[in-house]
Amino acid sequence: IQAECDSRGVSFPSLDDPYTPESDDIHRDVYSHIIPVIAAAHQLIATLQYPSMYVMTSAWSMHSATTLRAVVAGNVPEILREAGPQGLHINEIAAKANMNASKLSRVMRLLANEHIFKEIAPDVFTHNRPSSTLDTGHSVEFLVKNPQDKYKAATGMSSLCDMTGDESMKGASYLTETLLDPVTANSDEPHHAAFNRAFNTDLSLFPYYDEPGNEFRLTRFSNCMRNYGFFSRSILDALDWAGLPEGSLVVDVGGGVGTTVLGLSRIHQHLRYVVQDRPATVEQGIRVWENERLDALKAGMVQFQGHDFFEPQPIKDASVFILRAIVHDWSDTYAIKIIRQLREAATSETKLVVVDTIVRYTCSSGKEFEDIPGANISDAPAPLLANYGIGGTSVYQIDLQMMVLVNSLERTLRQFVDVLHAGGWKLEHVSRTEGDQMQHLIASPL
Ligand SMILES: C[S@@+](CC[C@H](N)C(=O)[O-])C[C@H]1O[C@@H](n2cnc3c(N)ncnc32)[C@H](O)[C@@H]1O
Repeated sequence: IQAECDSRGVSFPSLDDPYTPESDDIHRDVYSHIIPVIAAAHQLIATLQYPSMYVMTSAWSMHSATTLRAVVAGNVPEILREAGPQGLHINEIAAKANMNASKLSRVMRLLANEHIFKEIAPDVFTHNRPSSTLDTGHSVEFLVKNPQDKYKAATGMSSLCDMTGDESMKGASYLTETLLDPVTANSDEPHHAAFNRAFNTDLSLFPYYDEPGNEFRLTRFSNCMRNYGFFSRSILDALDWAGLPEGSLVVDVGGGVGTTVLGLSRIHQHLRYVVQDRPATVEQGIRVWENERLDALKAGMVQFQGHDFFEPQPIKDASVFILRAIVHDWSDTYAIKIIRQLREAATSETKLVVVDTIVRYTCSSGKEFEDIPGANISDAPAPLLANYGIGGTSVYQIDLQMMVLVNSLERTLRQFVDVLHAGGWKLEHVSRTEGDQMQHLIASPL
């Protein structure tokens, strides 16, 4: 890592350096060297720690999720940004956050012990690199005056932490009951998730967001998907976008507020784009684009369209359909319905780009798909876990998020091949970027 940094004339950011998107560049460049170190460090901790204490640490890890939500709700990341590098005493942080100082100090200390925030003197806290990713970019004054607007244009990981501490965390506490209940145990219905038990609703997550009173949750979710998008810049390498003829149509199905198209359309301006989603999300998307890329909307380069992806696809001449973080929201029965609708609207030349995480076994998975370019990746050297453990990605956590929230799953490559085949598509190649949470599966009509 050091040699790579030296050859580029940059330093690897320390834990004390504040986060900026540009400071991730060196991370991306050397990620292949980082992965085995993280894997080894974690495996060493598992080896060296008392086994009971190691398990206990996992059992109590929910306190990380709940404390993250608490500091985000108290606008602590913004309070500390405004305080500057000398930090702020907990009494002052608590007064601005409208919380009890003694309790907030314990919340902060748990996080500081996990290297999120830093206690630079007793009870004086400041930002470090991980904690600065929680900053929404708003002033404290704005957040206090407009709490409902917090996530309309927020940067960073705050919406993800807020949502995780709410829908995911509350739902996750009912996972065991949901796995054991004979009604939900073998169900593939989206409303038979642990989330439904926790929130006492028969509506699955997306219709639940449309209920009156849930506007804040919907905006928070949309912002969460928006900011999660930065993991997926590698879509640019997934396909020869530049080689598509002028005016070719790219349809982002279930495209949310248009995160993927924002990135693609900046670079590939010779294409036309349609972002389809549920009407409530389309409304939010148009607001985001009116702020950021009004020119693209006005020029007709990008359009939003309300569309239920279980209904017949109205666009019959798409060059590319994108499904980003969609297939993983649905059990096989429903995922096949979605991609079958796209198959029926596809021409023989249409490509389907599925963007999702691919689950690896934690042991070696052999060479099952040698005929599919990009499908196989090499195992970690022994004695590391074959998949590089948590050095790879947090795919197993995302998988459980799906189980808890919508009774769905992240898939192994075999499961993707089967679902695509049942929906009328053949997996042609897999485009991966090391360290990226999401990979790209490119398919053609069968
Ligand atoms: C996990 S988000 C992914 C959003 C977007 N593709 C992205 O990567 O940012 C799932 C999206 O599916 C949309 N969705 C859920 N049910 C839908 C349906 N029946 N028809 C169209 N979109 C739907 C949601 O509104 C949400 O925007």
